[in-house]
Amino acid sequence: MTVTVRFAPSPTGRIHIGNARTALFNWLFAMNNKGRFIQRFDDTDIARSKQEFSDAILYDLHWLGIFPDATEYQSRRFEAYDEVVERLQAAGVLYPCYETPEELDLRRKVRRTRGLPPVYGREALTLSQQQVAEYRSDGRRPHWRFLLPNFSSDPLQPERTEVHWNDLVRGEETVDLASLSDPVLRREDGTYLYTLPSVVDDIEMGVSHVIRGDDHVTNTGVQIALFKALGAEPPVFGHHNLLTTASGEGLSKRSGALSIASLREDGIEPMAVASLAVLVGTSENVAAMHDMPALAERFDPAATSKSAAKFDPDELFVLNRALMHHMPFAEAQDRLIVLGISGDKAEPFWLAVRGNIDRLSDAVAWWRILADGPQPAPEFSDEDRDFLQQAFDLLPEEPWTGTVWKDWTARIREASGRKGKALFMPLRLALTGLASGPELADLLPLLGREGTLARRP
Ligand SMILES: Nc1ncnc2c1ncn2[C@@H]1O[C@H](COP(=O)(O)OP(=O)(O)OP(=O)(O)O)[C@@H](O)[C@H]1O
Repeated sequence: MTVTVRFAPSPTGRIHIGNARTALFNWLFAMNNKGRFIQRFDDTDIARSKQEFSDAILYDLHWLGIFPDATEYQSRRFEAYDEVVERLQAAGVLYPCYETPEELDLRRKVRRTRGLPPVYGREALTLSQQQVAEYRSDGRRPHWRFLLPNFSSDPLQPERTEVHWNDLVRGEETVDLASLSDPVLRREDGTYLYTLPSVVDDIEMGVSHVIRGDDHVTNTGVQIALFKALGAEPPVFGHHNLLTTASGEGLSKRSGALSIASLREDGIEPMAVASLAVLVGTSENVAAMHDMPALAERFDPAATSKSAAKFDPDELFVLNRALMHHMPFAEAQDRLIVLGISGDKAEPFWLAVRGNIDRLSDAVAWWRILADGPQPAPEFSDEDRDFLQQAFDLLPEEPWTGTVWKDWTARIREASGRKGKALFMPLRLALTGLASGPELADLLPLLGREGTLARRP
């Protein structure tokens, strides 16, 4: 059996880091099992779904390193759903209801006061033909509920109230259908809620594993019942924990918080985002993985914790720095060219600065310092100024060898008697204008003798 997974967001906004976790869990699971990944847009809510959001979600997924094998849109598949509705109606497990939301609300209150669970009491099943005719002549149109197989009053089949599955992430799971209302699958206006299109597509698209957030655990109980009502074998399910903001708030596409687009704009590398999105809230150590195959090796759905995990963007910078630190020039080269960093010096420059930047675009500031000198020009005490005059007089003639920094500072030490910070800090400030940064031994050859002397205060 080919492993087939899907990521099924509603295109109602830009995806956030939590959605990315779901997409990546599916992508890595497919990678590890040589499977297929279907990108499926849950755009049945025509009013809120927008093509521009579907396009933006695909863009964000590509940026993260996810390349779907197929892309599907539920809004183009209504005929398939209509057919299944007819089958369920014919089987007597999809029944019409005429209650208004206010009537349902009132019933729930009554049930609560009687100490009954506030679930739908299936009153629609007992309507007389005359009542139905009256509703219809009043202009009411039915919404349709799925008759859950939760006949808890049947002493011979008590197990029918419970749905069990072995969750890829959470292990043995049970949902008791007796505690749920028969779900509405289709609204009065003929539009579909999430439950039915998702099941129909999973069957028709051969989805073998459904991996999604644990906000769907109860849905899974209902959907397994629906798979069975349609005579289909349910897929394997896995529900991972949800991510929250660092202060514990939930995420939503509509709020835009922690969107993949905003992280990209902040200059974070895709593999820093992917590594944290996948490894946070698991028993694995959080570290920046260099590429998707390396992350796939670290990925184990069963290592995921059951409680929500906080996503702290500050951690992204730590991972980003680690990626920068080890990024080979060949990988950075094209992006550096776009930033105006090219020529013979680009490679030694990159190797000199990569250990001192948070994100790739920070290299530009260092390139400018080397090209144009410190801005603004640093200020020195009279004592340091005298020291620097003496030091610059001792700069070796060219051609320079690989030991020029060592040779120069040895001469300065001997002539001035200064050592340690008293020797290095004025030199660093004179050459770069900053109190910290890349090794001066690496920067000096990039400046050359002329460039170095131009920094004499
Ligand atoms: N905070 C989260 N952490 C992890 N996964 C999440 C989170 N929020 C949603 N998901 C998962 O993302 C997938 C797509 O879900 P969906 O499109 O409903 O996103 P949403 O952000 O919950 O929705 P919206 O904000 O549009 O209501 C689902 O599998 C869902 O479980």
